Amino acid sequence: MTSVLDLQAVTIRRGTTTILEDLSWQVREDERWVVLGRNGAGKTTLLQVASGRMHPTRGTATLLGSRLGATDVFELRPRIGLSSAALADRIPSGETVKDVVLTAAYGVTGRWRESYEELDETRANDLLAAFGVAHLAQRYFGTLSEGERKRVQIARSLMSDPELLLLDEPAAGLDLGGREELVGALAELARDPRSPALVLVTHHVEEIPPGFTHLLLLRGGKVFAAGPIGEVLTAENLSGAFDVPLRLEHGDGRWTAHASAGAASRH
Ligand SMILES: Nc1ncnc2c1ncn2[C@@H]1O[C@H](COP(=O)(O)OP(=O)(O)OP(=O)(O)O)[C@@H](O)[C@H]1O
Repeated sequence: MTSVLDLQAVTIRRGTTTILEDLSWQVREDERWVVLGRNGAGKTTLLQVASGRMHPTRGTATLLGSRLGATDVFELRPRIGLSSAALADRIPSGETVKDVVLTAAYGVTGRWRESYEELDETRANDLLAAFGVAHLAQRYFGTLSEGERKRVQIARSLMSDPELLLLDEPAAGLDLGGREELVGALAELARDPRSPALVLVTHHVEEIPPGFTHLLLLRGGKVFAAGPIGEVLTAENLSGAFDVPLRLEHGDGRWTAHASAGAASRH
């Protein structure tokens, strides 16, 4: 199975700060990865590299077979879907939900004189339906609830039929019902063999959808542990990555974690 993402000894430095250090990681096309780590561990920076938006200071990043630095990133970017709060903020609030999804076919936000094929319209409608937001197609993006926005954003990131889909904290800000609906939609995406390779960044094991196959634990910009989720997601690894003694439970394809009784606070 070919790698859609291949990072070799990637280091990212900004001034005197090392954000990612000597990080090696491969994602294959049939894999569904979760990236977990405490605040500041480097998760968002990692997605910036994985989406071709940031070049390594040292090391190599190969995305969809093309090495960053030796390839046209503008050709590459439509082939990699990214959904993040920062990108959502750039969506004009006066744009209709339908256009938010449609414009992704052209890698832009804000509808501006592009003409759309009927095929694009059908695909946008199908994606909105798949994420349970087809009834909102004519609403303005700015009038949606947080949960509705997240689902529209994921539909948007799938519009260009990417080979790799990166989701940065898609459940952040959702209430319990909204989170569970999103986890259900992502579980379906994970199960569908036609789906692209998936990478989901989160802080919470409760947000890991069933069907995700691999886990990367980041700590201080380095790989703390990585591999098949059943092997890597242990109380010991999680406690080490988050610097707090944690208990971990697993049932019905889902995980929960909480601090061990009497655990000292982390530093
Ligand atoms: N341009 C920059 N210059 C200096 N430090 C930076 C820069 N960008 C990010 N950092 C630092 O790098 C570290 C990793 O940031 P990043 O946003 O990747 O972490 P994260 O794991 O996504 O965090 P969170 O869970 O809080 O979203 C943080 O300590 C951050 O302050």
